[in-house]
Amino acid sequence: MIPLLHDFTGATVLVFGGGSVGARKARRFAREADVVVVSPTFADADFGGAERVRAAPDIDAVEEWIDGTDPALVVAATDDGDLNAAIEHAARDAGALVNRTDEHGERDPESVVVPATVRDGPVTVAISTGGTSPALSRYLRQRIEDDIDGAGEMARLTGELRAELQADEVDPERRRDAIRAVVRSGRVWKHLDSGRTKSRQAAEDVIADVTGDLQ
Ligand SMILES: C[C@@]1(CC(=O)O)c2cc3[nH]c(cc4nc(cc5[nH]c(cc(n2)[C@H]1CCC(=O)O)[C@@](C)(CC(=O)O)[C@@H]5CCC(=O)O)C(CC(=O)O)=C4CCC(=O)O)c(CCC(=O)O)c3CC(=O)O
Ligand SMILES: NC(=O)C1=CN([C@@H]2O[C@H](COP(=O)(O)OP(=O)(O)OC[C@H]3O[C@@H](n4cnc5c(N)ncnc54)[C@H](O)[C@@H]3O)[C@@H](O)[C@H]2O)C=CC1
Repeated sequence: MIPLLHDFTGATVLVFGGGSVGARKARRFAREADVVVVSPTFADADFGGAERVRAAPDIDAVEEWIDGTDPALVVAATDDGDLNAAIEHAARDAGALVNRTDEHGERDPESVVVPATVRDGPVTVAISTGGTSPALSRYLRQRIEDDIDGAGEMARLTGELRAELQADEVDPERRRDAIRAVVRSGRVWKHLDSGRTKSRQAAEDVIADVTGDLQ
């Protein structure tokens, strides 16, 4: 299994099952997608603002729900294994991705696993155990959370600097060395908390050291 980032903006995610797992997946995708959760009952949980539809489709009705919502991803999170299997098949027939929440290990094509995720601004770290041990993914996510503190601001700063170096037509090798030096600079990391002017100045000093005076 190979991780990729998928932009769900404007896409629909259809979740079957309104238990705690359906709620967690709904919250996850609702930050970007339009999420619809179909279930006869809903847990007392945060569904991330997803639309909730009270219904209990049987195996034969699953296809109709998928056709009616045209989802990019279908999540099978009911407590009925046969129904989840039917949801997986119908999603694949419709050309949608599918997330089986009641299975572990390797997947069939188009069947995706949801990783544990840590975010800081545009920076995303996704952890998966290849579907082997979700509890370990969760634990590693908790450990990594503090380590990436500031990474979002570092991404913003270096994104800005590399655009400027490109605009100044600094040759690609020197540009690469300069940006690499900034992301490795303890001084820049330290100043990320003290505001944009200070961190930017620290980064410019690092770049000047690497490239000779660019200014
Ligand atoms: C294969 C996968 C499919 C998928 O859902 O995509 C899957 C499957 C299953 N999970 C089960 C159980 C648990 N899942 C969690 C937690 C998370 N599960 C997530 C993902 C995945 N779970 C995918 C693999 C990811 C990978 O590659 O590592 C996370 C990372 C992401 C998310 O869901 O948002 C999220 C942590 C988020 C976070 O905290 O950051 C906990 C921990 C807890 O609750 O404390 C437990 C209880 C402990 C345990 O059993 O391990 C069961 C057994 C159910 C049963 O026994 O009935 C199955 C089915 C089976 O194993 O057959
Ligand atoms: N992937 C993961 O992270 C985890 C997966 N699981 C697995 O996920 C599944 C769901 O777990 P929970 O949310 O804890 O179970 P749950 O029993 O709390 O929720 C199941 C939901 O499915 C709904 N449902 C039943 N028939 C339905 C139908 N015909 N159509 C739509 N919805 C229907 C129920 O009303 C209920 O809301 C289980 O199979 C469990 O083994 C459990 C823990 C973690």
